[in-house]
Amino acid sequence: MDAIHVDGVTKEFGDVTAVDDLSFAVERGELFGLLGPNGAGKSTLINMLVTLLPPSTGTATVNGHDIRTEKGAVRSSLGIVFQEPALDEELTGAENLAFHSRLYGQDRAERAERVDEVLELVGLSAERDDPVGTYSGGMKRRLEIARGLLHEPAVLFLDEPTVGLDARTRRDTWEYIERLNAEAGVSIVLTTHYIEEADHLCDRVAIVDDGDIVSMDSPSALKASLGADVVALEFASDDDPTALFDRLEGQPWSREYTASDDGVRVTVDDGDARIADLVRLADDAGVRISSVDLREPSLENVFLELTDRSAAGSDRNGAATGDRTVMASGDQTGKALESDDGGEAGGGTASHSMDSSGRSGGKGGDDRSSAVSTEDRP
Ligand SMILES: Nc1ncnc2c1ncn2[C@@H]1O[C@H](COP(=O)(O)OP(=O)(O)OP(=O)(O)O)[C@@H](O)[C@H]1O
Repeated sequence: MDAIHVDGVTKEFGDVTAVDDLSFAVERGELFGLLGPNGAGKSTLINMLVTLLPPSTGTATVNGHDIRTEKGAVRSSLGIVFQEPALDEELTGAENLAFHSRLYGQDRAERAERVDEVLELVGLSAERDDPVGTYSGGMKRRLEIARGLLHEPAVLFLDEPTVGLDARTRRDTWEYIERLNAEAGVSIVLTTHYIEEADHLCDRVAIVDDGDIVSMDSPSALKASLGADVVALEFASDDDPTALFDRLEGQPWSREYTASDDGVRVTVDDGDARIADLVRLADDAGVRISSVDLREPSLENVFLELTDRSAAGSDRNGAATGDRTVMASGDQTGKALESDDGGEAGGGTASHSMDSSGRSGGKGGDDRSSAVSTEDRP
């Protein structure tokens, strides 16, 4: 039996189709990621799976139970950690958990045992009797994850589990999530718009855009499917990449180009064959190159490629999608897809901010810019 089986689920809010006829399955024990920008439909999908929202059409099962007709059984099978924290800061960590354990109807002995177990799992045993108000952001997040595990759910939903955490704490939290998955055997579904998070943590990733899954596979298979390489050109000095971008615009083999901290990154069909061309174009553009590095594509490259292709013409809801702007962090008016470490994961192709002065783009006249932030959201 699959941990989750989604069958033709659609959710409409008036004219907006937030989730569009999705069908997929999450295997037992899998760590599964829904990766997509703000507004892609990730939270709506999760809210349906945890029975907080009814689907407009279609249905799904969680741990074999139907989200439409067996809500109670679905809820007992799952734990959920929402984006918004909901802890009592005046109570200790253990007291917060004991309170929720009572809500689940666990008796005193069971409660004491389970609270100890989950505190151990998330590494908070030593701080169990400290008031939550004294906890760091990462500790609070771990306590929330512990709370979601109290009733030993088969499936744990984590909605943006590391949003708002600094890069170090985010990585620590990843370790705990991996531990839960490996040691407690919990199937985990997480939503994220951090590329490295999906890449690092997930067995499989569904890339979600405009309510649809545009691709779903292991991170490595997604990257391989792109059939492309990324060439990182480091500039010898603080040269403006604009002239080089102008020359790349007309090249049929240049799929994507973005400014980085120290130069540019260009996604090309065949990296080995294009290095000489790139160096020549840089020379023509008056840019001096200090190093050239050939890398595998990152999930960011995959995302941009897939969502670009899916955006031809207009979207389902009638809005023009010619401008596929991926916005900087914190800008809720557009799409945010964020990278937290400037390129360590996924072949190191994550880039820093690009805008009209540090352009990025792709072929085909699509005025697409990508601002990938190293900042945490507030
Ligand atoms: N209750 C609602 N009423 C109307 N529209 C909604 C409602 N909830 C979500 N939407 C719309 O559905 C679409 C998907 O939103 P959703 O919150 O599921 O996206 P998301 O991928 O989770 O984004 P985020 O990362 O910002 O949480 C958006 O266009 C959103 O405005």
